[in-house]
Amino acid sequence: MSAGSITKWASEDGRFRRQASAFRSFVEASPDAEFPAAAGRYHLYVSYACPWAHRTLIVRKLKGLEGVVGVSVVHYLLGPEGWAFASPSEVPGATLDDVNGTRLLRELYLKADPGYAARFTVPVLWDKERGTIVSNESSEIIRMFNSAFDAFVEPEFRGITFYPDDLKAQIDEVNAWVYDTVNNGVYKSGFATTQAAYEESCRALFESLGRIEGILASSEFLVGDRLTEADLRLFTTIVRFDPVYHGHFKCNLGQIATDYPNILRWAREIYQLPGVAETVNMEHIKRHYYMSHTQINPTRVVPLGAGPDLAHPAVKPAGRPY
Ligand SMILES: N[C@@H](CCC(=O)N[C@@H](CS)C(=O)NCC(=O)O)C(=O)O
Repeated sequence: MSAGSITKWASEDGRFRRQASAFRSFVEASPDAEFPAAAGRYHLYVSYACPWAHRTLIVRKLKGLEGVVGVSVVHYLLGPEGWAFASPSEVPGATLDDVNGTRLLRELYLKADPGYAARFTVPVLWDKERGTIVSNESSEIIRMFNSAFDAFVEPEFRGITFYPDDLKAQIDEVNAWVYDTVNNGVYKSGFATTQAAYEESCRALFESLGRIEGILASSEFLVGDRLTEADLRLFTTIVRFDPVYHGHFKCNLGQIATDYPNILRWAREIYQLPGVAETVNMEHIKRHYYMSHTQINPTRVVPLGAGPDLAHPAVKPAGRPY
């Protein structure tokens, strides 16, 4: 991919289309698997800015995998060379690549496949033993974290599942429309280069937010009154909504803080789960979007607002059935 194409997000017809991930293997619990689960063997590369990478960080925390799967964090800026590593003294929160010693994320992709010619995205799950990428698809990395490593976590984390058998069908159903209209919907709104493409995505996004607000008015979580991956996948978009998507991506038919009290209550509950708050780095989030997408924000000025205070107690409205 040429350096210039890094800022060309929309297709010729003005619509943003997210490419399919290329590395789609799975770490599995079985010792005979192609990529067997083990402590210390796999390494996660993320950006704190990226909502897809953010999912993997949250599940890593909630499943107690911190001592089992290491993490490296890129610089918040997505520049002409793609994601780059930086020392924490240069960029607080970022890290160098202590596992492979690379300067740029793209070097990992080319190590894994010298002929790789697609986008160099985070997250990346790296196998240190075979020196290759297991997966660059966040929805599948969270499934691996959910179940494959149970033999290596502390007892209290074993058996915790965000994708329980009895709710799989419902979770898949919610994930499908939330992905298309919300997680990816904000990008389709923000990267659209025609009025029609923007309006279509923005309206579908707010229709879905209304639907979610309705679900959360009578249920504590999105599916089956239990915290599932459907919640965690939505949460990373909601955290970014008011401070970034509302302004930068023109998703401005409403705001979480003022127009969606049930979504706000739910977001606070998730934010306040042990370990989740430390996965939210609002400086990386804001600077990434406002400073990387110069076709949208040429001045690179970063707005002051950081969205609603998610550390505030989650107030459950009186008379709710949950
Ligand atoms: N399908 C991927 C999407 C990941 C993705 O699009 N990541 C973005 C950051 S939010 C990225 O790294 N983009 C860099 C680029 O496209 O050059 C997943 O969910 O893991």
